[in-house]
Amino acid sequence: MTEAIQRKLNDSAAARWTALVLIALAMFFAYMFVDVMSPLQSLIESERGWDSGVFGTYAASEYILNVCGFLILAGIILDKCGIRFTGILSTSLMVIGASIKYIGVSDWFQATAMCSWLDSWWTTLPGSAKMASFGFMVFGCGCEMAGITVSKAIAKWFKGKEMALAMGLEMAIARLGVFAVFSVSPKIATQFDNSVVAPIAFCTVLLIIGLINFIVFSVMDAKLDKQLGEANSDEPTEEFKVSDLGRIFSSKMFWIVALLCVLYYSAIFPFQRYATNYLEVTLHIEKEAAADLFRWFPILAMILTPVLGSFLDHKGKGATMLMLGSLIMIACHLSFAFLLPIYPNEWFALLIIVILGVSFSLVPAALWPSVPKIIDPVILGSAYSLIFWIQNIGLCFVPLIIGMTLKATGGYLVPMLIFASLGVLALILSFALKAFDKKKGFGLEEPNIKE
Ligand SMILES: NCCCC[C@H](NC(=O)[C@@H](N)CCCCN)C(=O)O
Repeated sequence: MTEAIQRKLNDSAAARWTALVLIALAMFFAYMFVDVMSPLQSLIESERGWDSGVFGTYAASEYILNVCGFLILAGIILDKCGIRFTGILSTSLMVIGASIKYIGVSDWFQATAMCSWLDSWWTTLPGSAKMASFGFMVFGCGCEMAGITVSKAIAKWFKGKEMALAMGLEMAIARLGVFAVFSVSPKIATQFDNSVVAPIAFCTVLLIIGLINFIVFSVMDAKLDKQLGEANSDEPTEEFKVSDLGRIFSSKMFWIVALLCVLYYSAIFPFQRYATNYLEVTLHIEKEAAADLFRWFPILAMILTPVLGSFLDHKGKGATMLMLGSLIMIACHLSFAFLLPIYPNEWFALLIIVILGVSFSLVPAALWPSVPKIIDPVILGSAYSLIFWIQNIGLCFVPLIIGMTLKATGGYLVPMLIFASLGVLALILSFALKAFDKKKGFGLEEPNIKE
């Protein structure tokens, strides 16, 4: 009887996995929106006159406000106002940003006075790109804010339970979103008379469903707090202090993890943005065929990430997984740079893409659940937001650099070498991480669940 009274909502496997599905689906739709334009690069170039430089600026815009400090503010909001408020705020921001972007690329907007005005300054960037980039900026704030909120929510709901598996599954569902959008975006565009507007409209509607999901999750979360006997526990237990930022920044381990994160992810997400076009020009195939090939990249990551998360929960070896993942990524980008142009074969391309997917499982599965091992739980939300912030600096500038390099060199050799170099630096840091962990005993190689 006493046990029944003490049983909390997250002690029920069904309830906590339902909570995970709700918030993970919101991220699924968010990741779909992030890459909705990635397979349409050549179409937006012919439709709206966006060259690769413009596309790079647009891609970077997602992160600009975050880099300018919004993510730090997001961490403070999360720590001060809690998961429910921040979750609903962030998913709402995504809907608003997506709607602005939809307007920016719409046929209607191109004929407006505002578009003409936007066209009249910084003339290398068309009015449609300026408006879409502004929307993507707002969306990016919501998306990253939702990312840290989801991490904190999983840490709360899965504390002492299958945390790495849950984080792995959340990322797996997000990867499925990338697969889905690479599959449907070109098809929706073709279906609607080669329109870039239709896929964006479709994904905007999905984001509204994501917002509803977060509202439903908030109801569950409020119930959990009530059971915990902490009616106001969506309020943080500790007030956020600026000195907490100092504590995080002065941790050497934090810096190794944050730098490894920015270097690794800068060679993945910006690459993803250009991959369809790279395959189109390297294999001389249509955008649909290129997107069909590339969509397998997140699929393998989707299958392997939770498996590796579970492995980490039970066996450990987090630092080794980070090293292996970085090494595989270097090999893949070098193959894209040198081998695929010599042997332009779709099966060979698929092989490299799939192997890169293995790397993209190893690193995220090990990286995110390692953060609670090196950071005090009371400042975990701020730590995640600071790692995201540093990561976003790379995600913002690397697409710009890639776009400019592409424009200057007219080919993908140098961009691929840039990605490979980022991998080399990530590999060096993963060695440093393992050595430092061995010295200080953070337990990165230890399992999360002691059996
Ligand atoms: N609960 C989220 C864990 C992080 C997952 C990670 N995402 C990021 O690092 C984002 N900051 C960047 C997302 C880029 C697309 N907007 C991941 O592996 O996806």
